[in-house]
Amino acid sequence: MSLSIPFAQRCLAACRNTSRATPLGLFTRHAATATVLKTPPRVEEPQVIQPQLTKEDRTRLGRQRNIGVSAHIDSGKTTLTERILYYTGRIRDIHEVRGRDAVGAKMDHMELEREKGITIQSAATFCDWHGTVPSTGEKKSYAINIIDTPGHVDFTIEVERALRVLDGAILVLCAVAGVQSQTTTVDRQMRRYNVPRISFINKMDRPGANPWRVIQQIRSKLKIPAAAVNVPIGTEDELKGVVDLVRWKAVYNEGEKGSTVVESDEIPADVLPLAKEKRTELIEQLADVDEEMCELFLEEKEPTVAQLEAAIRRSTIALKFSPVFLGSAIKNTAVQPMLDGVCAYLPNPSEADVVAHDTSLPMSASPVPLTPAADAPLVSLAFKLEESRFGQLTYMRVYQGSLRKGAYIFHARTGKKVKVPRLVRMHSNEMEDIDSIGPGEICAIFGVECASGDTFTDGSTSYSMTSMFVPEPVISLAIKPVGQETPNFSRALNRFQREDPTFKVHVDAESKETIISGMGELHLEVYVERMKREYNVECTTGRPRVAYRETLTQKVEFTYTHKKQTGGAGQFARISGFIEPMERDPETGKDVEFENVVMSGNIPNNYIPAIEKGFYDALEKGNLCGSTVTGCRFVLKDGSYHVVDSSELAFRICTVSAFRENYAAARPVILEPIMSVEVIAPAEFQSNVIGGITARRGTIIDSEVRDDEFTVTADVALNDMFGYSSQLRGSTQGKGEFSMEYKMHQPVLPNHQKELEEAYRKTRPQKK
Ligand SMILES: Nc1nc2c(ncn2[C@@H]2O[C@H](COP(=O)(O)OP(=O)(O)OP(=O)(O)O)[C@@H](O)[C@H]2O)c(=O)[nH]1
Repeated sequence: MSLSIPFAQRCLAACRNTSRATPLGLFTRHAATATVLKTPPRVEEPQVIQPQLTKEDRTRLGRQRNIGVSAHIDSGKTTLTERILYYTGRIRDIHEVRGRDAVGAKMDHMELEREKGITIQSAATFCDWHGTVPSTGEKKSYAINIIDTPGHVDFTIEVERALRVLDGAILVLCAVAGVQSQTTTVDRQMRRYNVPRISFINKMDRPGANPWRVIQQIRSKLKIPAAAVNVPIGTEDELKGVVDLVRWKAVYNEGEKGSTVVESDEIPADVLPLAKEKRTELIEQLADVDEEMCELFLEEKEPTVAQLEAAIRRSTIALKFSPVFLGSAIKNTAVQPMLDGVCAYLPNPSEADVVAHDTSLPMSASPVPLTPAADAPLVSLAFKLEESRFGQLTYMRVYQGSLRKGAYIFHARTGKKVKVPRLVRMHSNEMEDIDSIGPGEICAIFGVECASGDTFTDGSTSYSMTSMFVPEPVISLAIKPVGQETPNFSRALNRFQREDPTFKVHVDAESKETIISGMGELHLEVYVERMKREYNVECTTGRPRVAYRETLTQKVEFTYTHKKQTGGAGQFARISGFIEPMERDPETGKDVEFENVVMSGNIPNNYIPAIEKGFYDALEKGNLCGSTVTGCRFVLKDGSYHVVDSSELAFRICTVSAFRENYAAARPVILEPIMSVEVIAPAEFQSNVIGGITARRGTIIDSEVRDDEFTVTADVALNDMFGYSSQLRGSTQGKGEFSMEYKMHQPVLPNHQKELEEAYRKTRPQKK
């Protein structure tokens, strides 16, 4: 391999400069916090004595991996997970997604998932893998917890919660379609929680498979340095195995369902030139991000297998690089080398950077790093709830300390003490009872009341972990049971809401209808179907309505007095300040804020929380179309009170009225959700598809034609997307596919705003 000195010098400079601010490393593991801190007061921080890892901890953690499998819809996550479970001996046979054997893949255990052939809920399992250590070629035993997540953006919360608690991930891509819209979404989610990833280019058996183009897209679209660590042997139908570029071996799958891995030092002559070229590329990419590899370059030395392995591991864990594996899950080819890669390159729980907040200290205090030592004080996070035959099942990730059956744990938010009556490890929908579980592990417990995202401790610390990011619903519909309403109707809705923070239910004050809201039509459809199947409640639904929002476009100063004298005690409150537009914080998602700058006690401190509450009350319903008001800062500057007539209630009412009265002057507008839509179809239908999108007022963002297929990405208002699937089917002879995900809210057109305002006015009681 030859490398020019200027290139090597550039590498050295680049990796020195990026050693902290890596392309992915700009986020912190606790980035999803919902609170924005403002000019934090300086606090004396107590010295925290960090628990230490023992030798046993290190040995146990060294063989532990917690990984997720994430990707765009239909990339083959479930098919791949099924192989992983088979090769690790966790299941005795392979069943396919939508398989003809009517069994279905292990991880898609819901009846609805098996019927639709999609993953709706994430499923957790664990397995043991005797992996090959690249540098020594020896076998080592690893314990892997795996979470298979849905690809549909409608079920995105499942991906959020999985990534929140995982240490590493396999990003699956299709060898033909490459980086797709939801690949970008899961990539963003992985960044949010600082999850290192290896990439697996699946479907290498498909005609038109081109992994090199996909790797280019990973670099350009996902902006992560990436390089292949495998090269395929054979193409499409003839795919036989891969060349392992790190160990320089040919690896073939033989025997029943590819379960026998045969290795050879002889690289097939027809693959040799490509393998050499791609190995050089791998080293070059690593030199760009890893200092040690770069220095080897400067010295023009060939790295050893151990050096190469260490550089891939270091840079993957540092979120600077993604090693790319290739294979075909369906053809049982090259899944085992990828599993070796999971063990070799993804972090163990002690290498993941995890922190908690000490709630006994001010919010501005530095977070406390957690140490996965077995005898440290317990800190665990409930990341998913599920109703089961035996009551509420709570999935937990133990970060520090150990969790034992029969022990008492403390709910960090409520301080409530609860006993752990039953502890299990999950294998999809099956459970295995266990007595205790150590740090870095994933388990589930029964009989504990909590919400998803709650922290549990052993009571000796006040640690609390930040929760996950919960996106706002974009669509809603009215729902009504057919016939008489039974208790099962509200029981089902309560359960779904508890389990899924993106599914919301409310009763509309004016129409008295029950409204369900969620992330998309499919999301709501699945819950309506589950009501029928699991609760025997058949429902009728209204027309889906997009989740409009309202926002201000102008700052308004105000002074408002609330005064009421009705016989007995009066009500008096006066406030002044301003409301103004506020931009969404890209990291926290926060776009409303209350700020108090009142000086000299003109409003006593005990009334300030009531004013803040009043502000949030007012945001619940804007005057234009009754939607939530977003993008608004409220600054309270001054006010006055009356010793007898002022009360918390008076200040709360005063704030709501002040907001409502000044709202119109802030020139509010109605916003609608805009979706990023991606359509893939055979090239001959390109003009039909583009015509269809333009007719729906879509803006084409990108389009790409490859071989005989094309992809087009466009921004389209969700309101204009109803009925698109049947239109696409019609215009592409059923051969087109599309996916969409929420991108942003944007002002509606003025005539549409007028219609919405008019319709809202009609639903409101007329003032006499
Ligand atoms: N040709 C080919 N097809 C594959 C391969 N892996 C999976 N498939 C097929 O792709 C389709 C989707 O596979 P799944 O495993 O359900 O994909 P998924 O990513 O889990 O899907 P969602 O969870 O619904 O997003 C199925 O029809 C599989 O049989 C592969 O390696 N090659």
